[in-house]
Amino acid sequence: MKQTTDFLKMKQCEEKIVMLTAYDYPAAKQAENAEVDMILVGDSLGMVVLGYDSTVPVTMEDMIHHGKAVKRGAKDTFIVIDMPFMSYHLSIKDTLINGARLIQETGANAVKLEGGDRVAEQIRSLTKAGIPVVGHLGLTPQSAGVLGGYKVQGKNAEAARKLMEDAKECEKAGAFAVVLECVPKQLAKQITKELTIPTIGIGAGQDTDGQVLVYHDVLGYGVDRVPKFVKQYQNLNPVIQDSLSAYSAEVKNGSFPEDRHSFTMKEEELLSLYGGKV
Ligand SMILES: Nc1nc(=O)c2c([nH]1)NC[C@@H]1CN(c3ccc(C(=O)N[C@@H](CCC(=O)O)C(=O)O)cc3)CN21
Ligand SMILES: CC(C)C(=O)C(=O)O
Ligand SMILES: [Mg+2]
Repeated sequence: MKQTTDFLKMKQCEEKIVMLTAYDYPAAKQAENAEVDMILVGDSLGMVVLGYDSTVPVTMEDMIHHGKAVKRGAKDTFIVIDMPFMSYHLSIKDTLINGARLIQETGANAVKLEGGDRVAEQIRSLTKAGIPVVGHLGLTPQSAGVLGGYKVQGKNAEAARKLMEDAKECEKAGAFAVVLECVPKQLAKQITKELTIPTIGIGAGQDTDGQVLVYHDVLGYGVDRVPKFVKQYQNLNPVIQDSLSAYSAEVKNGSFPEDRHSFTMKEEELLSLYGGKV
């Protein structure tokens, strides 16, 4: 399995880092088979598989439940797990307790938390305690309420300067990588150039050190609208919908199950059971 230092080497060698989310056992197994470098147990699971309209309702218990399933499917892939809303804001003590639970109870290798300067102390404390940390800047969905929705960040010079400072804060605080979500490609390129640690982009252009996408978005498997930055490599939803509708219709009209889907008893057993009265 890769280590945090391997990701730094990949940046230095200009070898792209592939990250994909997974929320359950089969997805994790498929991600591992696809040789992704890192799996993210993202709190996006709240929206994608739990049906909430933001990531805010996601709890520590939700993350641990899904994280354990992912680890069972991908024992040999580096796993990053999101710290959910408010699990790293109350105090450093709470941050450490929650970070430790995510790592110890799921077997994940690192935690990710949203914010730069405002969470530098948390990044420092987790790292000092031995928990590898990934930063997350730009569109930080847990603060969409404050940002005014899911909007591209760092579009003007002042916001871009602040984002660059936040990225440097993450690095200084000890993060071993940083996710850049929905930032202009020119800014993502510049941040990537000025940081020593790798950047992983989502809606941040071609010049980051790696890319991350949501599993269901890649497969066209989700049931909601996908953001502009997504490339859908498949359109599974209609395939699944048609298959389920066919199953439903066949049970209703009696064409499923067929004989080949059934089990039989030997004639002599039937005779002794019913005494030949069948
Ligand atoms: N399925 C899914 N994929 C994701 O990538 C994802 C989630 N869910 N949930 C958690 C966050 C939320 N994300 C989002 C959600 C919406 C947009 C969005 O609608 N963006 C607009 C851009 C708006 C602008 O121009 O400022 C878009 O058109 O893509 C972006 C990121 C990314 N994450
Ligand atoms: C979109 C990625 C970066 C994420 O944080 C998530 O899936 O929760
Ligand atoms: Mg997230």
